[in-house]
Amino acid sequence: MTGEHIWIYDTTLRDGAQREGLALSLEDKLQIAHLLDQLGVPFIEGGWPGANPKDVQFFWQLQQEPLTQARLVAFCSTRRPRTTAAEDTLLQGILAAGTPWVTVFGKSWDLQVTEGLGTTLTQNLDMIADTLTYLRSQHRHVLYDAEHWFDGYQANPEYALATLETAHNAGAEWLVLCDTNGGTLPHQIIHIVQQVKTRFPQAQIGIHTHNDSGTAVANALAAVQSGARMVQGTINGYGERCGNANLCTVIPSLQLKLQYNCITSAQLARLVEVSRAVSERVNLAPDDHAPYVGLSAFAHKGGVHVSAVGKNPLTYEHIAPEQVGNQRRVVISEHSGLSNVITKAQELGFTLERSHPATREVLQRLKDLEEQGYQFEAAEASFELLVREVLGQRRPAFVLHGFQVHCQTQARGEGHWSSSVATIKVAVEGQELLTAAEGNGPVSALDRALRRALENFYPQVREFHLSDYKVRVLDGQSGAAAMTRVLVEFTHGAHRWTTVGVSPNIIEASYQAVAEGLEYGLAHCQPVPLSPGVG
Ligand SMILES: CC(=O)SCCNC(=O)CCNC(=O)[C@H](O)C(C)(C)COP(=O)(O)OP(=O)(O)OC[C@H]1O[C@@H](n2cnc3c(N)ncnc32)[C@H](O)[C@@H]1OP(=O)(O)O
Ligand SMILES: CC(=O)C(=O)O
Repeated sequence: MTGEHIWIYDTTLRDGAQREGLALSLEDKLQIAHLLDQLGVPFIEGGWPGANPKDVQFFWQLQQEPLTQARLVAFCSTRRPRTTAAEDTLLQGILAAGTPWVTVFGKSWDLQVTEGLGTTLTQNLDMIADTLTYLRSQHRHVLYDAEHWFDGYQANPEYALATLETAHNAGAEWLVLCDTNGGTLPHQIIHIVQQVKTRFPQAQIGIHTHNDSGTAVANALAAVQSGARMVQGTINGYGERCGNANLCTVIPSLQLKLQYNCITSAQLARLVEVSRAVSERVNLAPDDHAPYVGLSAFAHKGGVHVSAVGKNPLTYEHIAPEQVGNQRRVVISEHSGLSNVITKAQELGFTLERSHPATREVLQRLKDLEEQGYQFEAAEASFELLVREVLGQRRPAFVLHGFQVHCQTQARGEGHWSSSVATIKVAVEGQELLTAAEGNGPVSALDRALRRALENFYPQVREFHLSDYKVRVLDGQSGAAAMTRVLVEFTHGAHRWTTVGVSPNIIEASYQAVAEGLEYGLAHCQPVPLSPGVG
């Protein structure tokens, strides 16, 4: 039981933004800063003011609308070799940002000094001392990021320690050991952090790790257990190359496994919300399999797992999902047992008894259909229709009598033109209807023809949108004769559902999925109310 406080330092807005493929607007940066502030992160590194106009603007904006609890930090390097700190224009940009806290990164590795900076080992020590002394004289609190600390220490420990000593003596309040290239493993981290703690017993030590060896989080945790009291990282592990230590993993591990304090329990319960809000902001799909915060982090698919979790969640969950704001999910597939079927059916509003033959029939039909190529984990609306059918509760809104699709493609000059026409015969409420519609492809033509037949009876179909269409060829060996699986997603306002169709004929598979999608929508979505004066 430690109960000790670990200071979380977020660098999503600086090191996170150095990830390839991630670009933040000023508005994105401001929104993320406020999210982190609400999460209770005590240090937020906002960027390098002076390095680009957006970061200058960001710090200016936060002077107008300050954060509520977090310390906003400006980031920069030590001064350039052939100038003084007071004359260095980059440092003037830092002061203009107006933050009480500044993080300065400096070189620890002799190779970086001579080859990267192109200066002498002594000059680098002067740069560290001059920069920190100057910022302290300007009443700034300084954190010192010892760049390439672990590589530097292993190459030339005496020189690396001299750089840290210089920063410490010049007034750095935190000495942050950086595994800049991400090549260090946990046993090396433990050994070196312990050496630093012995050499600087009074200093506050931090850790900043990168994930190039896949051990950024493990390294951060190892450093804390060796005496570090600050962890630098990013939301969702975004960062240069393979990323930084993922704070969405570090924080719950420190707090729930190692009993350190980082943020309050109520703030921790917002972790999933913050992780997803940040991924939405940066326009990167969330990692569904991320520890703690991923959509699948508490998803149970194997029948043995679902059965046991129903008895006691500890059997297959390392924490209660609610502690980080996540939730348990049950997935339906060929790996299911009765427990999956009963639990999923219950979520959908059906009570299935374990001993009732209908329950086993649902399971058997699920397994048989999955064997043919259906995939129900991604198509819960089709699973619901299957349950209704077995229970004798399926009431299709229409009955198909047949359809035809004609596709035509013509070359026009240098251009290209293509069109599809579908005709469909269905019975709706006892009436046989024949409709036709044109679309830019066979599936959209079929979808339109079917809706045209239904809309006089069920006007709400006009509000259903076919929002996604995915095709997968299931048996690559058979070429054109292969089975095809089609998944379609419909939306109606905020309501979203997915259905599946399988056939050797892609049009037939598409029809099955579209028809089930419309049937499901009609069973769940109320008719659109008529506006006054219409009708
Ligand atoms: C480990 C890290 O992630 S550190 C942060 C890395 N982040 C970034 O680089 C993003 C922001 N950077 C930038 O916008 C630009 O690189 C700037 C504005 C800082 C500098 O731009 P420029 O003056 O055009 O230099 P350029 O980017 O080509 O090279 C970097 C310079 O910084 C110098 N430098 C690197 N580290 C340090 C340091 N700790 N102290 C002083 N100077 C340093 C390099 O020696 C190089 O100068 P040189 O060309 O005279 O050798
Ligand atoms: C400072 C920093 O980002 C690094 O050394 O990785």
